[in-house]
Amino acid sequence: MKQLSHIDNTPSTPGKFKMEKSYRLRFHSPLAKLTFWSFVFLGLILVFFFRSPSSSPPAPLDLSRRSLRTHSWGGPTWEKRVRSSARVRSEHGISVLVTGAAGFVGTHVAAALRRRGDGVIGLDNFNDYYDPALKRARQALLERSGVFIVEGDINDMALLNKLFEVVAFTHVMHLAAQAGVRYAMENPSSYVHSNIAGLVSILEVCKSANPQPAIVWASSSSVYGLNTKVPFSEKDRTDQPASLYAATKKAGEEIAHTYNHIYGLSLTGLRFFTVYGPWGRPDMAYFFFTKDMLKGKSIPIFEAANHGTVARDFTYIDDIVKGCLAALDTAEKSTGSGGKKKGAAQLRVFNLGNTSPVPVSDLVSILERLLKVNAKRSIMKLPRNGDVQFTHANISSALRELGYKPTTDLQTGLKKFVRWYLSYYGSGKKSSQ
Ligand SMILES: O=C(O)[C@H]1O[C@H](OP(=O)(O)OP(=O)(O)OC[C@H]2O[C@@H](n3ccc(=O)[nH]c3=O)[C@H](O)[C@@H]2O)[C@H](O)[C@@H](O)[C@@H]1O
Repeated sequence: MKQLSHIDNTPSTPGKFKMEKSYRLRFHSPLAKLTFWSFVFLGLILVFFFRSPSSSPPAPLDLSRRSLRTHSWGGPTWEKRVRSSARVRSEHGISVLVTGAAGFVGTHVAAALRRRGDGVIGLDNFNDYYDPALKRARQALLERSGVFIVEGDINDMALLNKLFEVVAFTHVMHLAAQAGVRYAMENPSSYVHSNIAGLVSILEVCKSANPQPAIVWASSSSVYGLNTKVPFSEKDRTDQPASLYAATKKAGEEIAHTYNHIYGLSLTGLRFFTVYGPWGRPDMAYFFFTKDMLKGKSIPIFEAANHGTVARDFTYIDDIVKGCLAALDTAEKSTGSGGKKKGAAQLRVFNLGNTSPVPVSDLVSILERLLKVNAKRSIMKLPRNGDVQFTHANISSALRELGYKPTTDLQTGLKKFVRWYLSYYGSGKKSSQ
């Protein structure tokens, strides 16, 4: 704005003024006149259509940032890499397609599967919801352990069909999603695109595959929405989501039911409770609190009405990975083939939480001790943008069926996160966004 007003205020020179006044258009024929004005008119139309994007209103559907990019895939070298990465190396190993493999949970799960000798292929679109450099670093980590991440979108049916043509996956670990509760108000269509359309694409290719794989996928604790009864049990209602993010995850659970019912797909949904740890997501509070505390910036800590505590059942990544692997290992086979159901198939949903909610202000106190800095706390009213006041998982079902038993408390888990953060970014000199 400053620059613009500067240009506008530049006084016209007398010479300029003279030139404008003395300039006259002369045409030698009516045709020349017509041609001239046609060009002027055409020019105006072009200016109208191609004016600077900054002056036009924001596009209502901002999908371009998310994932509709084209990635290159295919060819003999690519197929060879896919086959090699998907090769099972242990006696009873499984062959897994991990979507969202360059994401936080995806990277950890893919690495754990590879360590025990399973065949793993990653799939990720490397979108810029948060710093893609962190996703590239995770990719490098996986590459070193022999996991190849295919670059592409889960909505790319041609790519999905090709992957299933090259590899007979026994399992799909579907973790690709548009995450984050608050961002749903900024870019709603990205949630529909990834969490609904993307899930359907994955289920479509799985239902047609022969053999059909078993699918384990990431739902969210946010489906419990405005429920007040704690701890949250899988039997509780999930029909009052507080954010579009939660609504798309809930929709995913219903879509899973449909594909299980019609096509005999074996489906397990995992309701993750605020997962944190090394290689985590920079959009999450524990991550950007660390970054901002090291920089001496103030951090917004939400509180509910009447100074009500806001708390989360923070769950450490290694516990989540164990839950994911147990879900894969206990998944029964899908029953359909050739797109037709042959019998009833398994349909499950589990809470994967820590069973011990911690107030956000306590999270900050732990970070203060670990980082040896005093946080500049700015207490704010819990915004009405999708956040719920608390989460608390009842994990008895996951314990019974998966043997899931979290062992990491927040203090221990954050210590590991901070150690990683400082080794990756340094103590504030290198930016994380
Ligand atoms: O478990 C889940 O279902 C969800 O967990 C997280 O969502 P959330 O629990 O909101 O995680 P954060 O965004 O890291 O927030 C953690 C806590 O910090 C609070 N917070 C967040 C941001 C902030 O500026 N200040 C603040 O006090 C939030 O209200 C919340 O209580 C993930 O971002 C979701 O993708 C995931 O599905």
